Amino acid sequence: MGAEIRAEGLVMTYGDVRAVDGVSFTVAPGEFFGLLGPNGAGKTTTLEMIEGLRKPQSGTVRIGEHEPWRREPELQRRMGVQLQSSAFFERLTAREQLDTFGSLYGVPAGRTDEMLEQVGLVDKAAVRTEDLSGGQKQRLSIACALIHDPDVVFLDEPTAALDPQARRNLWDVLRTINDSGRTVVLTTHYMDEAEVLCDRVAIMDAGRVLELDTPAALVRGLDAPVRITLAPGTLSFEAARSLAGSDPVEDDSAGLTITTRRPAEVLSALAQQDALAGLSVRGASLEDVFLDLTGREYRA
Ligand SMILES: Nc1ncnc2c1ncn2[C@@H]1O[C@H](COP(=O)(O)OP(=O)(O)OP(=O)(O)O)[C@@H](O)[C@H]1O
Repeated sequence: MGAEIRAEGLVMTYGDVRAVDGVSFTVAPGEFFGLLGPNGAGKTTTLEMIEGLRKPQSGTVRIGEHEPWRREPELQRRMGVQLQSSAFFERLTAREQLDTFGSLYGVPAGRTDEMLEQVGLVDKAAVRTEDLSGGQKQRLSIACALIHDPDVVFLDEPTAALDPQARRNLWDVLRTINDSGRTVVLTTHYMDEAEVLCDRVAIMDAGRVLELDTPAALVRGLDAPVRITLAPGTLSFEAARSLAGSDPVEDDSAGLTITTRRPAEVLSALAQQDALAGLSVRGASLEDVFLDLTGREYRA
């Protein structure tokens, strides 16, 4: 199960735009790998070269021993590519969509029920796709990509335009896909999504990979301070200042916030003063990593 993906020196230019400018990475079998970056970073173009939808102008892609742009049937059968919801057959129900995709691959009929179950659409089986909500359409498009039980799955912004609740529901589906040992490559412009789902993340901007590692290692590498916010009224500003030593303390409507690189010490001093109730601790996130790499706010 799963397959290794190796991308080396990928380049794609459109006129003067170097959409992908020398991208290399390896995805291990069974890994959940994320391409993270703002609009226009080159994620989709990179993914299309890996899926074999575009031949790289320069560089190579291998999935196992195959070059995807050759579109050999043996590899196609092992790959699942999430279709945009607009690519459904018209006027078919959810069940009929899955049956139709399944018949293209010659999968047994019972597979449709399995997939409806896996993506939580059993009660929508008889609903036409145009009448499904955005989140339901996304889940159906993922089910269509998985109908032939591929061991490498590509998802291009699967949760774009969904509300927070629907995004979280879809995260559960995506985790299940990967738990069964498949290699998953996902593009997203949501930092929190990459942080929660991916084993490793390539942060892209302007056609290049700026950084590639586990989300935890990327955040740790930043060596950013931790922000500890006390519930209003727990401690006076002066008491917080004396406890925080040389660390800065800010007072705003949320309460007092201590920004520190010694969180263990500060928290234990707060515990001694019985000031832990309602406290919140915020470490750095991938968003801070992006800001640090590019020197600018993340523009999703
Ligand atoms: N077919 C095309 N013709 C010309 N330019 C293109 C084409 N496809 C993409 N581009 C340009 O290449 C760059 C990278 O686009 P790409 O779609 O790969 O980025 P992305 O990171 O997937 O962005 P998004 O999150 O908006 O999908 C952008 O500047 C885009 O305008």
